[in-house]
Amino acid sequence: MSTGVFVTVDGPGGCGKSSVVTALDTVLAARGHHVHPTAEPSTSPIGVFTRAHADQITGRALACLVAADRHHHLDHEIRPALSQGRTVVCDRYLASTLVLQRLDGVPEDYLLALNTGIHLPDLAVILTAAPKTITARLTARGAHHRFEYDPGTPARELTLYQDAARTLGRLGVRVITVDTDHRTPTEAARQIAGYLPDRTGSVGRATAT
Ligand SMILES: Nc1ncnc2c1ncn2[C@@H]1O[C@H](COP(=O)(O)OP(=O)(O)OP(=O)(O)O)[C@@H](O)[C@H]1O
Ligand SMILES: Cc1cn([C@H]2C[C@H](O)[C@@H](COP(=O)(O)O)O2)c(=O)[nH]c1=O
Repeated sequence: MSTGVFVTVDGPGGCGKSSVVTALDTVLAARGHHVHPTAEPSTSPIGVFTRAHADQITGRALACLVAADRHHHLDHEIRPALSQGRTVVCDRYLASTLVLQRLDGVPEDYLLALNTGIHLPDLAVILTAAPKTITARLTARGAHHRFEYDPGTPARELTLYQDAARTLGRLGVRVITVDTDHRTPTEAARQIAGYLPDRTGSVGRATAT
């Protein structure tokens, strides 16, 4: 039985997901959560392969790899952590698939079929910022992969994330959108934590490892 909380954080490349996830882990830990931070692609062999080749493998093939990594990630890392009462915070999940793979031209119904049976998040966070803010952050930090090379992509991603939020909502997922313009990662993290239970003082929720 799952007793933990599953939180996913998605948003356009360079909008600040990793920064917010790091801050959220700290904020939630201070509120009594036993946090299990993770990310997709995962650190499993499928995830490592996917991340290493996502610039060369495109379309349905990349969609299949990402989905295979997700099913493996769930079986071997996420569900076990949830069953120990952990709060799993995942940097990228289904919403990223519904955006990045659609940028590659893959239809949404195909993506949802590949993801049949996945554990849906208790809270799906979509980070946003103005396209010019995202472009400035990407320029300052540098692009990590092909989805971040084209200056027109942040605006397209923002539109597709709105579609993804509606799709997740239809699936019964609680979705919140958090604007990271003029907010530090810690401020964004505090806003997200406000949607989760405060576990300070709760006893025996997680199994120590
Ligand atoms: N709230 C913020 N205010 C100002 N700068 C930020 C903020 N959040 C992140 N940054 C900066 O923007 C850049 C991109 O942030 P980060 O790497 O966290 O984004 P990301 O969405 O995880 O990127 P990717 O999708 O490529 O993994 C980094 O240089 C980071 O320091
Ligand atoms: C979860 C997920 C990932 N990808 C691809 C896109 C990038 O090549 C990497 C993620 O790198 P980042 O540093 O976290 O931005 O994985 C994808 O195509 N679809 C997905 O659902």
